[in-house]
Amino acid sequence: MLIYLNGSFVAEEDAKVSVFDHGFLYGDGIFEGIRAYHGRVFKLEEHLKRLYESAKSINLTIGIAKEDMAEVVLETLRKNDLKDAYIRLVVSRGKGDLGLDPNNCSKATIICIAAQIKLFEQTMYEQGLNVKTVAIRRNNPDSLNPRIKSLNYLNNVLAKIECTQAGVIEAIMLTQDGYVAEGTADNIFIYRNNVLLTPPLSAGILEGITRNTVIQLAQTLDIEVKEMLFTRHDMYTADECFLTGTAAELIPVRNVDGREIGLGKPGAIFKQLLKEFRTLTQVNGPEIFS
Ligand SMILES: Cc1ncc(COP(=O)(O)O)c(CNc2cccc(C(=O)O)c2)c1O
Repeated sequence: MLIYLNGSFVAEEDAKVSVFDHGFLYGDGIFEGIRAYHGRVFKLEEHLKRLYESAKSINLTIGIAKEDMAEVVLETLRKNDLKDAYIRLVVSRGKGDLGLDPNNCSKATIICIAAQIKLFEQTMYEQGLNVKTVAIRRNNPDSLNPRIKSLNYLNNVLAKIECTQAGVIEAIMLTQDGYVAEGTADNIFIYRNNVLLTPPLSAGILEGITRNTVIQLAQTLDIEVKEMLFTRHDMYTADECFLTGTAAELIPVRNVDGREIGLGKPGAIFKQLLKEFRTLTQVNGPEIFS
Protein backbone atom coordinates (compact mmCIF):
# COMPACT_ATOMS: atom_id res chain seq x y z
CA MET A 1 0.00 0.00 0.00
CA LEU A 2 1.31 3.48 -0.87
CA ILE A 3 0.33 6.32 1.43
CA TYR A 4 0.41 10.03 0.66
CA LEU A 5 2.43 11.84 3.33
CA ASN A 6 3.25 15.54 2.99
CA GLY A 7 3.73 15.60 -0.75
CA SER A 8 5.21 12.13 -1.30
CA PHE A 9 3.88 8.60 -1.67
CA VAL A 10 5.57 6.25 0.78
CA ALA A 11 5.25 2.58 1.64
CA GLU A 12 3.02 1.75 4.62
CA GLU A 13 6.00 0.83 6.81
CA ASP A 14 7.60 4.20 6.06
CA ALA A 15 4.46 6.25 6.65
CA LYS A 16 5.42 7.86 9.97
CA VAL A 17 4.72 11.18 11.65
CA SER A 18 6.71 12.92 14.37
CA VAL A 19 5.85 12.25 18.00
CA PHE A 20 5.74 16.05 18.21
CA ASP A 21 2.91 16.21 15.71
CA HIS A 22 0.02 18.03 17.40
CA GLY A 23 -2.47 15.75 15.72
CA PHE A 24 -0.95 12.95 17.80
CA LEU A 25 -0.20 14.97 20.96
CA TYR A 26 -3.48 16.89 21.17
CA GLY A 27 -5.88 15.63 18.53
CA ASP A 28 -5.30 19.00 16.89
CA GLY A 29 -6.45 18.29 13.38
CA ILE A 30 -9.30 17.28 11.11
CA PHE A 31 -10.19 14.34 8.88
CA GLU A 32 -12.56 13.02 6.25
CA GLY A 33 -13.77 9.48 5.59
CA ILE A 34 -14.58 9.19 1.87
CA ARG A 35 -15.52 6.29 -0.41
CA ALA A 36 -14.75 5.39 -3.99
CA TYR A 37 -17.28 3.27 -5.84
CA HIS A 38 -16.89 1.80 -9.30
CA GLY A 39 -13.99 4.09 -10.26
CA ARG A 40 -15.49 7.34 -8.94
CA VAL A 41 -14.90 9.20 -5.66
CA PHE A 42 -18.38 9.67 -4.20
CA LYS A 43 -19.24 13.23 -3.16
CA LEU A 44 -15.58 14.28 -3.21
CA GLU A 45 -16.46 17.95 -3.61
CA GLU A 46 -18.80 17.83 -0.60
CA HIS A 47 -16.19 16.07 1.54
CA LEU A 48 -13.49 18.58 0.62
CA LYS A 49 -15.89 21.48 1.30
CA ARG A 50 -16.44 20.10 4.80
CA LEU A 51 -12.70 19.49 5.31
CA TYR A 52 -11.83 23.09 4.48
CA GLU A 53 -14.73 24.36 6.63
CA SER A 54 -13.46 22.26 9.55
CA ALA A 55 -9.97 23.70 8.97
CA LYS A 56 -11.27 27.25 8.95
CA SER A 57 -13.28 26.61 12.10
CA ILE A 58 -10.15 25.57 14.03
CA ASN A 59 -8.01 28.20 12.30
CA LEU A 60 -5.82 25.57 10.68
CA THR A 61 -4.07 26.46 7.42
CA ILE A 62 -4.05 23.34 5.27
CA GLY A 63 -1.46 24.80 2.92
CA ILE A 64 -2.74 23.38 -0.38
CA ALA A 65 -5.78 24.42 -2.42
CA LYS A 66 -8.96 22.33 -2.47
CA GLU A 67 -8.35 21.45 -6.12
CA ASP A 68 -4.89 20.13 -5.28
CA MET A 69 -6.30 18.14 -2.36
CA ALA A 70 -8.78 16.53 -4.76
CA GLU A 71 -5.81 15.45 -6.88
CA VAL A 72 -4.10 14.03 -3.77
CA VAL A 73 -7.13 11.79 -3.20
CA LEU A 74 -7.40 10.72 -6.83
CA GLU A 75 -3.65 10.07 -7.15
CA THR A 76 -3.60 8.01 -3.94
CA LEU A 77 -6.26 5.76 -5.45
CA ARG A 78 -4.37 5.58 -8.76
CA LYS A 79 -1.07 4.70 -7.03
CA ASN A 80 -2.84 1.81 -5.31
CA ASP A 81 -4.87 0.88 -8.39
CA LEU A 82 -8.14 1.13 -6.48
CA LYS A 83 -11.60 1.74 -7.95
CA ASP A 84 -13.54 0.75 -4.84
CA ALA A 85 -12.05 1.85 -1.54
CA TYR A 86 -12.39 3.75 1.67
CA ILE A 87 -10.22 6.87 1.84
CA ARG A 88 -9.01 8.46 5.08
CA LEU A 89 -7.82 12.03 4.55
CA VAL A 90 -6.12 13.54 7.62
CA VAL A 91 -4.77 17.06 8.16
CA SER A 92 -3.12 17.84 11.48
CA ARG A 93 -1.70 21.10 12.83
CA GLY A 94 1.74 19.56 12.23
CA LYS A 95 4.97 19.22 14.17
CA GLY A 96 5.47 21.59 17.09
CA ASP A 97 6.89 21.52 20.59
CA LEU A 98 5.34 19.90 23.64
CA GLY A 99 3.25 22.97 24.36
CA LEU A 100 -0.23 23.04 22.83
CA ASP A 101 0.12 26.45 21.23
CA PRO A 102 -0.70 25.87 17.54
CA ASN A 103 1.45 28.85 16.64
CA ASN A 104 4.50 26.66 17.26
CA CYS A 105 3.48 24.36 14.43
CA SER A 106 4.86 25.71 11.20
CA LYS A 107 3.33 23.35 8.61
CA ALA A 108 0.26 21.12 8.54
CA THR A 109 0.72 17.37 8.17
CA ILE A 110 -1.33 15.93 5.28
CA ILE A 111 -1.99 12.19 5.03
CA CYS A 112 -4.14 10.24 2.57
CA ILE A 113 -4.77 6.51 3.02
CA ALA A 114 -6.82 4.42 0.61
CA ALA A 115 -7.84 1.02 1.93
CA GLN A 116 -10.88 -1.01 2.83
CA ILE A 117 -13.17 -0.49 5.85
CA LYS A 118 -15.94 -2.61 7.30
CA LEU A 119 -17.89 -1.32 10.25
CA PHE A 120 -20.77 -3.79 10.30
CA GLU A 121 -21.34 -7.38 9.13
CA GLN A 122 -23.58 -7.95 6.08
CA THR A 123 -26.17 -9.72 8.26
CA MET A 124 -26.70 -6.47 10.15
CA TYR A 125 -27.64 -4.75 6.91
CA GLU A 126 -30.14 -7.54 6.22
CA GLN A 127 -31.60 -7.88 9.71
CA GLY A 128 -30.91 -4.51 11.32
CA LEU A 129 -28.77 -3.31 14.21
CA ASN A 130 -29.43 -3.32 17.90
CA VAL A 131 -28.44 0.08 19.28
CA LYS A 132 -28.39 1.69 22.71
CA THR A 133 -28.71 5.24 23.92
CA VAL A 134 -25.75 6.00 26.15
CA ALA A 135 -25.13 8.25 29.16
CA ILE A 136 -22.29 10.11 27.44
CA ARG A 137 -23.79 13.12 25.69
CA ARG A 138 -22.70 14.50 22.33
CA ASN A 139 -20.18 17.35 22.72
CA ASN A 140 -21.71 20.71 23.48
CA PRO A 141 -21.39 22.90 20.36
CA ASP A 142 -20.12 25.70 22.64
CA SER A 143 -17.19 23.51 23.72
CA LEU A 144 -16.14 21.49 20.69
CA ASN A 145 -18.70 21.80 17.92
CA PRO A 146 -19.60 18.38 16.45
CA ARG A 147 -19.93 20.17 13.11
CA ILE A 148 -16.11 20.10 13.02
CA LYS A 149 -14.90 16.68 11.88
CA SER A 150 -11.88 16.89 14.15
CA LEU A 151 -9.37 14.27 15.29
CA ASN A 152 -10.98 14.65 18.71
CA TYR A 153 -13.12 11.51 18.64
CA LEU A 154 -12.88 10.62 22.34
CA ASN A 155 -16.53 11.68 22.83
CA ASN A 156 -17.45 9.09 20.19
CA VAL A 157 -14.97 6.50 21.51
CA LEU A 158 -16.39 6.77 25.06
CA ALA A 159 -19.89 6.24 23.65
CA LYS A 160 -18.61 3.21 21.74
CA ILE A 161 -17.00 1.80 24.92
CA GLU A 162 -20.29 2.26 26.79
CA CYS A 163 -22.43 0.43 24.23
CA THR A 164 -19.97 -2.41 23.59
CA GLN A 165 -19.65 -3.00 27.33
CA ALA A 166 -23.43 -3.40 27.30
CA GLY A 167 -23.10 -5.91 24.45
CA VAL A 168 -24.57 -3.57 21.83
CA ILE A 169 -22.65 -2.65 18.68
CA GLU A 170 -23.65 1.00 18.18
CA ALA A 171 -24.49 3.87 20.51
CA ILE A 172 -26.91 6.72 20.09
CA MET A 173 -25.80 9.90 21.82
CA LEU A 174 -28.23 12.50 23.09
CA THR A 175 -27.79 16.27 23.09
CA GLN A 176 -27.19 18.14 26.33
CA ASP A 177 -30.97 18.70 26.43
CA GLY A 178 -31.78 15.00 26.03
CA TYR A 179 -32.84 15.00 22.40
CA VAL A 180 -31.50 12.35 20.01
CA ALA A 181 -28.25 13.53 18.34
CA GLU A 182 -26.40 10.85 16.38
CA GLY A 183 -24.36 7.66 16.53
CA THR A 184 -20.63 7.35 17.14
CA ALA A 185 -19.86 7.50 13.42
CA ASP A 186 -23.23 7.98 11.78
CA ASN A 187 -26.32 10.18 11.61
CA ILE A 188 -29.78 8.89 12.50
CA PHE A 189 -33.18 8.94 10.74
CA ILE A 190 -36.60 7.78 11.94
CA TYR A 191 -39.74 7.33 9.86
CA ARG A 192 -42.85 8.13 11.88
CA ASN A 193 -46.40 9.16 10.91
CA ASN A 194 -45.38 9.16 7.23
CA VAL A 195 -42.56 11.68 7.79
CA LEU A 196 -38.80 11.06 7.68
CA LEU A 197 -37.17 12.85 10.62
CA THR A 198 -33.52 13.58 11.30
CA PRO A 199 -31.97 15.90 13.92
CA PRO A 200 -31.22 19.45 12.77
CA LEU A 201 -27.61 20.66 12.54
CA SER A 202 -28.40 23.05 15.42
CA ALA A 203 -28.73 20.00 17.67
CA GLY A 204 -24.93 19.72 17.61
CA ILE A 205 -24.19 16.92 15.14
CA LEU A 206 -21.87 16.32 12.23
CA GLU A 207 -23.44 17.42 8.94
CA GLY A 208 -23.11 14.02 7.35
CA ILE A 209 -22.56 13.81 3.59
CA THR A 210 -24.63 10.62 3.58
CA ARG A 211 -27.31 12.34 5.71
CA ASN A 212 -27.57 15.16 3.20
CA THR A 213 -27.64 12.69 0.30
CA VAL A 214 -30.50 10.75 1.92
CA ILE A 215 -32.45 13.97 2.49
CA GLN A 216 -32.06 14.83 -1.21
CA LEU A 217 -33.01 11.31 -2.31
CA ALA A 218 -36.09 11.33 -0.06
CA GLN A 219 -37.20 14.61 -1.58
CA THR A 220 -36.88 13.22 -5.10
CA LEU A 221 -39.00 10.27 -3.97
CA ASP A 222 -41.65 12.63 -2.57
CA ILE A 223 -41.03 11.36 0.95
CA GLU A 224 -41.72 14.19 3.41
CA VAL A 225 -38.51 15.01 5.29
CA LYS A 226 -38.14 17.17 8.37
CA GLU A 227 -34.98 18.17 10.19
CA MET A 228 -36.29 18.44 13.72
CA LEU A 229 -35.42 17.47 17.26
CA PHE A 230 -36.95 14.26 18.53
CA THR A 231 -36.80 12.26 21.74
CA ARG A 232 -36.19 8.65 22.65
CA HIS A 233 -39.98 8.22 22.82
CA ASP A 234 -40.25 9.24 19.14
CA MET A 235 -37.47 6.80 18.28
CA TYR A 236 -39.01 3.91 20.25
CA THR A 237 -42.42 4.44 18.63
CA ALA A 238 -41.13 5.01 15.08
CA ASP A 239 -42.09 2.73 12.20
CA GLU A 240 -38.51 2.69 10.91
CA CYS A 241 -35.06 3.81 12.07
CA PHE A 242 -31.75 3.74 10.24
CA LEU A 243 -28.24 5.17 10.46
CA THR A 244 -26.20 6.81 7.71
CA GLY A 245 -22.48 7.36 7.27
CA THR A 246 -19.67 7.02 4.76
CA ALA A 247 -18.40 3.83 6.32
CA ALA A 248 -21.81 2.46 7.33
CA GLU A 249 -23.65 3.76 4.23
CA LEU A 250 -27.33 3.14 5.18
CA ILE A 251 -27.95 0.55 7.88
CA PRO A 252 -31.33 -0.31 9.42
CA VAL A 253 -31.97 -0.33 13.18
CA ARG A 254 -34.28 -3.03 14.48
CA ASN A 255 -34.05 -2.41 18.21
CA VAL A 256 -33.26 0.57 20.41
CA ASP A 257 -32.78 0.10 24.16
CA GLY A 258 -34.72 -3.19 24.02
CA ARG A 259 -37.63 -1.66 22.08
CA GLU A 260 -38.33 -3.31 18.73
CA ILE A 261 -38.65 -0.66 16.02
CA GLY A 262 -41.68 -1.16 13.79
CA LEU A 263 -41.80 -4.80 12.73
CA GLY A 264 -38.22 -5.36 13.90
CA LYS A 265 -36.82 -5.56 10.38
CA PRO A 266 -35.73 -3.22 7.57
CA GLY A 267 -38.73 -1.16 6.41
CA ALA A 268 -39.98 -0.17 2.96
CA ILE A 269 -38.73 3.44 3.20
CA PHE A 270 -35.24 2.28 4.17
CA LYS A 271 -35.16 -0.20 1.29
CA GLN A 272 -36.34 2.43 -1.19
CA LEU A 273 -33.69 4.92 -0.05
CA LEU A 274 -30.93 2.31 0.00
CA LYS A 275 -31.77 1.30 -3.59
CA GLU A 276 -31.56 4.91 -4.77
CA PHE A 277 -28.35 5.46 -2.77
CA ARG A 278 -26.69 2.46 -4.36
CA THR A 279 -27.64 3.69 -7.82
CA LEU A 280 -26.21 7.14 -7.08
CA THR A 281 -22.90 5.77 -5.79
CA GLN A 282 -22.28 4.18 -9.20
CA VAL A 283 -22.45 7.46 -11.11
CA ASN A 284 -21.50 10.30 -8.73
CA GLY A 285 -18.11 11.93 -8.33
CA PRO A 286 -14.94 12.47 -10.36
CA GLU A 287 -13.48 9.50 -12.21
CA ILE A 288 -10.24 8.11 -10.79
CA PHE A 289 -8.87 6.80 -14.09
CA SER A 290 -10.23 9.08 -16.75
C1 LIG B 1 -20.15 11.62 14.50
C2 LIG B 1 -20.48 11.31 13.08
N1 LIG B 1 -21.72 11.54 12.63
C3 LIG B 1 -22.05 11.26 11.35
C4 LIG B 1 -21.13 10.75 10.47
C5 LIG B 1 -21.55 10.46 9.06
O1 LIG B 1 -20.99 11.45 8.22
P1 LIG B 1 -20.73 11.11 6.68
O2 LIG B 1 -22.06 10.64 6.11
O3 LIG B 1 -20.21 12.37 6.06
O4 LIG B 1 -19.71 10.01 6.67
C6 LIG B 1 -19.85 10.51 10.90
C7 LIG B 1 -18.87 9.99 9.92
N2 LIG B 1 -17.82 9.32 10.55
C8 LIG B 1 -17.05 8.41 9.93
C9 LIG B 1 -16.99 8.40 8.59
C10 LIG B 1 -16.18 7.43 8.00
C11 LIG B 1 -15.46 6.52 8.79
C12 LIG B 1 -15.59 6.60 10.13
C13 LIG B 1 -14.83 5.62 10.94
O5 LIG B 1 -15.34 5.25 11.99
O6 LIG B 1 -13.76 5.24 10.47
C14 LIG B 1 -16.35 7.53 10.73
C15 LIG B 1 -19.49 10.79 12.22
O7 LIG B 1 -18.25 10.57 12.69
